[in-house]
Amino acid sequence: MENKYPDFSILMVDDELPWLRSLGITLEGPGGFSNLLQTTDSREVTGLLADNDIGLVLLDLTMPHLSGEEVLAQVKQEFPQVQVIIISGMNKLETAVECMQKGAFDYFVKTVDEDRLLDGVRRAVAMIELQRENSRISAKLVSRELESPEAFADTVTRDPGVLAQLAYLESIAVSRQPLLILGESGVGKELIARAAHRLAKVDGPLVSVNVAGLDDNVFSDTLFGHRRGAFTGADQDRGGMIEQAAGGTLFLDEIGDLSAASQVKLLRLLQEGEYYSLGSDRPSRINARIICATHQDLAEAVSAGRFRKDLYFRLQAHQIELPPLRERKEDIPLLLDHFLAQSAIELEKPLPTYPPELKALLGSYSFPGNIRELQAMVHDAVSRHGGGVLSMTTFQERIGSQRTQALPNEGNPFLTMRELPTLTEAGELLVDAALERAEGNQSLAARLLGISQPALSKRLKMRRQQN
Ligand SMILES: Nc1ncnc2c1ncn2[C@@H]1O[C@H](COP(=O)(O)OP(=O)(O)OP(=O)(O)O)[C@@H](O)[C@H]1O
Repeated sequence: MENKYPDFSILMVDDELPWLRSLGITLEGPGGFSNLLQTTDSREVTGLLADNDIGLVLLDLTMPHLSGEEVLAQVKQEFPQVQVIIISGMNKLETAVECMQKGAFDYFVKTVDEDRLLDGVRRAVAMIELQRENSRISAKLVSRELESPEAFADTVTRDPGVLAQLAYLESIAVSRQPLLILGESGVGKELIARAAHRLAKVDGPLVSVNVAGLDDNVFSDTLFGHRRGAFTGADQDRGGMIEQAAGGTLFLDEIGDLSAASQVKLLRLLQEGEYYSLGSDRPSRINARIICATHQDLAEAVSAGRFRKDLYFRLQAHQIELPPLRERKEDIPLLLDHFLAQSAIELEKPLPTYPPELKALLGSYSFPGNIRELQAMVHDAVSRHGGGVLSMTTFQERIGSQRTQALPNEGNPFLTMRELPTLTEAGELLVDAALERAEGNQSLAARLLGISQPALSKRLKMRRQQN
């Protein structure tokens, strides 16, 4: 089958056939675009968009029947993922600004030189390719397992454990009971809170409050608000976050750090659904779902007496625990691709390729900062990136400097062995393990072993000679 470029069609819309012909020649010849469609009737655009895989529309403004501005509004309304470039005979700044405000990707006058026009089309095509790649990843991963994959559009995972948690989240979407999200820092707790809010399909907003470090007065004032005169400086009534979240979701982050006095207030709120604004003796009712999150081990905090047992039980009505990234390593390559595309879009750079050993390097790292750490590393690497293949340096610098000592954390693996291997045998086993983790990449395996690459290579050569 003929290979067309790009993967999606570019639709040209103009009532003047000669112009369409000449635009097609420019796009196909110097532009190298072969996947083109055209129409001279602006009324056909939405039908064509529904029946074909079109990513980009090149649109004239002055046309009979439907004007270009009307078509632009229709496209943005019904097919928001489709990009539109206006190519108009009119050289009017206000019209251009208006079109850009209505969501056009770019605006050109027909007299523009060919190179500038092609440059604009190429930029749009590159951006659409990135967006498609990105949504392909998340849609493919979550759609097989979930009923409402669109609620998880920004969640990338193929980990069966995480997917099961997302399915559970769907099943409790409309519950009014509180939801507790547990997991280390940076595993995606807030992302999941946002998905839970979307799934609930409520009209009110999602209001997030980080309660870490708030003393009880600030906690109460932030959540419950105050009446005029409640304390010095309270010169008027002020509603709290609970009021702002009316009809929606209140997300309380870092709940494990709540002071003892605030824990009592939160418990009362959950049990009775009521609260008192500071300075008021009349209770108000909460009309929002509560989602709490913490990176702390709450069970341990309860046994240490730092967290109230009754509050812990109350919060456990629905609970989700997100595993750390080091326990879902198969997600690392997917997240790497996702964050590369995300950073490229944000920094307006072309999508970089990367050396194959990068995945192995990331797979060998324990990511104490979890997904946020990977995201920051990738963003940093893309922002330093000048073109061509992405350099490993940023990753090596970060991973190298943060590599923790493996043995004290995970215990001495030899202690549990009935019979100890000799030093030579242990060395051989270690070399095999490093090569496996590095997916056969010798320079990475050597780094893991703390020796130079020539030293490892020599060792492997000797091994081959002995066998
Ligand atoms: N599965 C995922 N797919 C894509 N991006 C993710 C995923 N999980 C987390 N992220 C991204 O990683 C970053 C950190 O996630 P988030 O803020 O939700 O973590 P957190 O657990 O709430 O962290 P903290 O405990 O520090 O508040 C965010 O930018 C988020 O969008």
